[in-house]
Amino acid sequence: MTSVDEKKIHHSHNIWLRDHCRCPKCFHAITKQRLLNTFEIPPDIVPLHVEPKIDGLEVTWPDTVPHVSLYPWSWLQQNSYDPKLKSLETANEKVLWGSKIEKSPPTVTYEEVMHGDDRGLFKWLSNIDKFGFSFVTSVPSTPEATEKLTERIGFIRETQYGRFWDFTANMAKGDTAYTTLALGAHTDTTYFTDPCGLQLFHLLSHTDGSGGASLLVDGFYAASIVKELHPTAYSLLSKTLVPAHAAGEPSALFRPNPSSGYPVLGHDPLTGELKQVRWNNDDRSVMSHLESDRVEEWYNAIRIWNQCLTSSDSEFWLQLQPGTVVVMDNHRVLHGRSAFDGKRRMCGAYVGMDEYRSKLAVLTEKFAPDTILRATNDLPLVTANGRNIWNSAL
Ligand SMILES: C[N+](C)(C)CCCC[C@H](N)C(=O)O
Ligand SMILES: O=C(O)CCC(=O)C(=O)O
Ligand SMILES: [Fe+2]
Repeated sequence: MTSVDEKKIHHSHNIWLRDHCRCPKCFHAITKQRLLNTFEIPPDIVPLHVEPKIDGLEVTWPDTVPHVSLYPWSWLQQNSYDPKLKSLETANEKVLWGSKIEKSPPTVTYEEVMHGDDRGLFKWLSNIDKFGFSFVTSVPSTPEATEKLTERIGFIRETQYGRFWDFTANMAKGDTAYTTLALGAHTDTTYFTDPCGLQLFHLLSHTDGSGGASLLVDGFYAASIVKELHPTAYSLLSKTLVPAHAAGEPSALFRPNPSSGYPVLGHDPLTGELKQVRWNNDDRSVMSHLESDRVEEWYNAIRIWNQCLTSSDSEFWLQLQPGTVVVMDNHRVLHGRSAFDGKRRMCGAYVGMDEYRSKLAVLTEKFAPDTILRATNDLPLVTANGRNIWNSAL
């Protein structure tokens, strides 16, 4: 590579570095928003001086008055891109589970969550982060207490079903959830641009009848089996777009959606990691853009998917009781119920994924900062990325 190319590459690092200055003039210390005008940085900016300091890389930039930036080593390590160093993710490993989770399901008590110093709330959200769901026991069996419990996580996400729902099988809304029918394993609001993050249920009462058991399935566990045993089906479930509007349109629930659809299995575009399961076969709308030679393999793929979801190895059936709340990550864990008769009253709510994740992040910082793997100062003095910048600047 000629020195001109090298110079060009190093310049691109320089503008990136200048744009990411975290000094109080360039970056609002409280709101964490950029104050600097990116577009006033000369594209070929080169530092006047670069010096490694104990707590970071100090770079002096040409300006009417030279501008000094300090980039902490941990910040450089965390945000390096050339090469991308080990990403310092929180040690939030996922524990995939099948029916055996019934032996020791993740649980916290109402007392832990509602009182004390948020440690109990952190335990609750950590359960959800790790297992995709958690029970909360000894909850007063009232909608009011359940709503207050939900709000410990974040504000409730209102939808066309209302804010905090308290429902029975009375068709109050145009949806089979408001009937006595069985519902197969599904995630909710698959027809939204951004399906709800958490879903919380509390069975308040069930009289003069039976049935209405609840089903939980770890969609990440089921997907791992499909990936292992049926890679072609897995790839189809990851690529084929399911149009995102509610079944039975145009009904009250019809929500014309700008996108042409979303896959059943959503992956992180950068890491390729499975990030979201989006599946409700009852709500699945018209598959209006399958290529004709894809129809058969699409149905083979969802048949395999359904087999994994409904296998006795995947299904965790439980009978909710008044006093026990279940909350799940609606991007990972599917839920369902068996048919029932009699009078059954269920309440609950949705919380947005961003509200849940930001609450978890704040609590992780407070109670388990060490799980946010930070670079220590005894890391190599400059990161590979830093070295590029350093060399180019010298
Ligand atoms: C009762 N509750 C509001 C929780 C759900 C209403 C039904 C939601 C719809 N079938 C879906 O799966 O998104
Ligand atoms: O009635 C239940 O147990 C759950 C029904 C359901 O899937 C829902 O309300 O989203
Ligand atoms: Fe549902």
